[in-house]
Amino acid sequence: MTATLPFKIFVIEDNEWYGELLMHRLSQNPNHSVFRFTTARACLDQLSEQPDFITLDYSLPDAKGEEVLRQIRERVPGTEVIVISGQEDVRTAVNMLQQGAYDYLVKDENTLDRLWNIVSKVEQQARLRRENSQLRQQIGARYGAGQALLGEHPLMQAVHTLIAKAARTTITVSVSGETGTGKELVAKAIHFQSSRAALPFVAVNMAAIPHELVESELFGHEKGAFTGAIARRVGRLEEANGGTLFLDEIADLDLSLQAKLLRVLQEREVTRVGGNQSTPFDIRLIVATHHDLLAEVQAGRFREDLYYRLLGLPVALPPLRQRGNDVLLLAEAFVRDFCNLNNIPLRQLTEGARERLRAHPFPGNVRELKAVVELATVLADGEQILAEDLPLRSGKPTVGPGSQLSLRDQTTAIVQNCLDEMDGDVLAVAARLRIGKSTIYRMIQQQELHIG
Ligand SMILES: Nc1ncnc2c1ncn2[C@@H]1O[C@H](COP(=O)(O)OP(=O)(O)OP(=O)(O)O)[C@@H](O)[C@H]1O
Repeated sequence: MTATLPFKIFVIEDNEWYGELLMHRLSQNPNHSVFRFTTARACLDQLSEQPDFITLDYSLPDAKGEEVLRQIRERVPGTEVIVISGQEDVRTAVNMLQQGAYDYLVKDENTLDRLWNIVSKVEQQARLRRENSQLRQQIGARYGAGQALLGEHPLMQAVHTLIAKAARTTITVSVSGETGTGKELVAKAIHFQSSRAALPFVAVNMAAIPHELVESELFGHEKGAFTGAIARRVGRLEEANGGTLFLDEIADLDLSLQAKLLRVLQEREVTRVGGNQSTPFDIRLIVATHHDLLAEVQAGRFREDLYYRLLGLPVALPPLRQRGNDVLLLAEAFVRDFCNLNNIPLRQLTEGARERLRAHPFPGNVRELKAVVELATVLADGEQILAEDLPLRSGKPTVGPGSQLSLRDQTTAIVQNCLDEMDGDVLAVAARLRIGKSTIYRMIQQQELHIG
């Protein structure tokens, strides 16, 4: 359905006179293209035409309303169905609504007006959905292969390869990495490179929601389910239906909710808090954490069964300090974007600034780098960004007891300091630190160390 394409309506009504009446009223909008069927069979045979809207007479000569509705929901789940019945029967109405009918109308003097209002509302919602999907496609173009997630270091190339592989299927993906390494960006890249790109990408951060609200945020709630639930709320799982759900900081999920999430994921059906009707959903799940999830399992804080359900394809994002010259590539891209966005002449990083960036450990990773270079762009007096314009706390990584760095990063920092002091003389460094020169060459080749 588009604004220029007609809004396709199927009318199933065996009463000749009433069918003509519906056709006449619904055809008053020139954008409507209305087709009438006098039997359920005739309409079901044409469902491949993908109608946007169907009015269904409850009592048809060849099938029961429930059965026709079930087949429509199954074959064209995006099509809204209005049931029109000759008599008021609350039980039938409730049953049809529970089976997914959009509304239930009884034939009386107001039916045509009410139907008109409902069709207009559904049409408007469909238009908004289409606009939304176009916007998503535009955003998607930004997250296409290699566009947004910058990086050429071999460790990042491996990440790009995994993203492309993940995008081909609906496998669950678990992204790990320190804060600010780009976990959410990886999730978006997978979504927008996948066949679900035009459907929703919904991100939920477990650490950002108060504990007591997480359940209703994820699974939704019915009106009156708890104090404060003044209206029905669709949960994020349902919102992401057809698309991708990104659960950030998954390790922060309470143990009781971990059990519920596992059940919901296994059954692929969700029941809103306070409700008794389960709704099937189809989502690709991506989870992220900066914790070591296996260690959380061993410490009893994370369910082992959920861990294995979520592990799927693991993608480990390296910290920025292990990505060699990517720090410069990213810094230049951030400066360029910032200048373009603010309509200021392009600033250049001087050699001194580049060296300082290369030597900094960036505990806040890419997020910190971005903030630092953007501020430096603002602080720089001329067209060049000098080393002293960079608001970095210390030029060298801190090593030793109390350091925030991992053992591997501390080792790298020590070797780098030594290389700097000895003017890049690998043999002298190997002798002083009593490590093999091939170890140092390998670290240089993998861009963990740099010379000069
Ligand atoms: N490889 C990259 N290329 C370009 N921008 C990046 C890259 N990695 C991260 N960023 C940018 O750095 C910032 C932080 O990224 P993101 O929010 O994805 O990190 P995160 O790992 O999810 O952080 P947190 O652990 O705090 O949730 C964002 O502005 C993002 O656009």
